[in-house]
Amino acid sequence: MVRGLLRPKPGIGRKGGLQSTSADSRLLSTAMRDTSGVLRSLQATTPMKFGVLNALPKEVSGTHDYTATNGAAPTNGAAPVDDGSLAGHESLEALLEKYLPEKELEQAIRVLHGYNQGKRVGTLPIDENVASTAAALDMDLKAYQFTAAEEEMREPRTVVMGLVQNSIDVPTTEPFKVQKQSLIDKIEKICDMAGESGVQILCLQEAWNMPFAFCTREKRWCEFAEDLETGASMLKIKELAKKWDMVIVTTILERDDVHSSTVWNTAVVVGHNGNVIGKHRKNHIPRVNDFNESTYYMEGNTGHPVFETKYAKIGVNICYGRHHTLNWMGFGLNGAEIVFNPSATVGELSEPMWAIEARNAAINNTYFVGAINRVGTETFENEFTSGDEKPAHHDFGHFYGSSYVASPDASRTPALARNKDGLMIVECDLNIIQQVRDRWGIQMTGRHDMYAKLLARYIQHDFEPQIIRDPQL
Ligand SMILES: NC(=O)NCCC(=O)O
Repeated sequence: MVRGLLRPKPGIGRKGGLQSTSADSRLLSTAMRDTSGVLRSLQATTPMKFGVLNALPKEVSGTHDYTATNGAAPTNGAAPVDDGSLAGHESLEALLEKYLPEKELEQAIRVLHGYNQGKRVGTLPIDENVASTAAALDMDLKAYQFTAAEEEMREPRTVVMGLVQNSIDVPTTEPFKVQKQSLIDKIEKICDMAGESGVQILCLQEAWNMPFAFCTREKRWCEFAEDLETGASMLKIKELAKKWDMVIVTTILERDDVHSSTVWNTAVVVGHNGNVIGKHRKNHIPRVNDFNESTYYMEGNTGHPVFETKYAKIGVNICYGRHHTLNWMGFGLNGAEIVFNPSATVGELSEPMWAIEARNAAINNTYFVGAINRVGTETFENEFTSGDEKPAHHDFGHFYGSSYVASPDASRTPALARNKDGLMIVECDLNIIQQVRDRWGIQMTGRHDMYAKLLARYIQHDFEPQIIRDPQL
């Protein structure tokens, strides 16, 4: 029996198995009966607890992003909602479920999310203790399963991954030590929930151990950078990885003392023994809206490493790198089976892209993608501008969560909530990667030689685009 997931699973040699006991079993059995892919019973209706919407006095915390209306508050119902929901719904799926009749909903989900092995991506039961912890923390907790076809020559190769999205808990005006410790404490609880649930590879969001303060351009936030062996959050993550026999991907600011105290945005892969397997530094640094990250760190210099862990070969494409097709391809060429995309992005900027990009990468590269986004609205004491002609403001806009997993067969899970901390547990059979490759042949038919030649020409300063002009123009 696999720890946490209430049924036997082939291919994963983990011990444990927790029993359902308390009043929450009613909730749990409702969730287990729910074939919609959403554990409805775990979706609390209380307002967001960790969103720090009120972290600063009202006069300081005004929300701001009225880009679409050139600075005026929208009057068409599209104004930002203070609780971070979609007009009162925690996700697009929750909204569709509320208004679509069953038959129509099925068709909408089939087209929007795709089918895995001929049906909707299945749900998995969740350990009762974990479910009640999630309810107590007002967290969104969802569990899904991607299956593959049975094969004659190979056993299934199931892996359980976990995605974590989290908000900050204390105002950004609190002492740095207090801010950081509050996040370490929160993530410890969530890692324990993941460990109890049998998660084998867990990925945290980008810069989870600090506010996403890069909008401010204030250099004092560099203090959150850590040494990858001895930093406070690294020590905790290493302890938790060992405790739960779990690989943990933690994306934080790295302080590189070997190279003159340089700061990097770095994903560290910590192995199941609590050892640092390796790191990947963010390849693409945004220069858009309030994402003033280039003030703090440079483009990474670690290429596209794939980390061979106890459970799977994984890569990490950090946030803005998801807009770069070849960045995704790099991890694929190096043999990744799962690529995580720990992110921090806001609704006004990228929400229409979010559901597409990770999925497109999973299809193009025939691997699983775990897309993780920060959640909550973070406000800062000193107002800032970003040279975009918007009035000075104190907040970044709403980080919309909505983390999900995309499969190489073009199906995906529903999203975690847009306005709550969340843990998503996803079991997948990695055999589907080869099955999809055999069927679709996307890698086999790639014209890498042709692309390589084009790129070799393109990077020359005197590159001439291959344009064939209509001679009649
Ligand atoms: N963290 C980060 O790179 N955000 C950039 C904005 C985006 O890519 O949506």
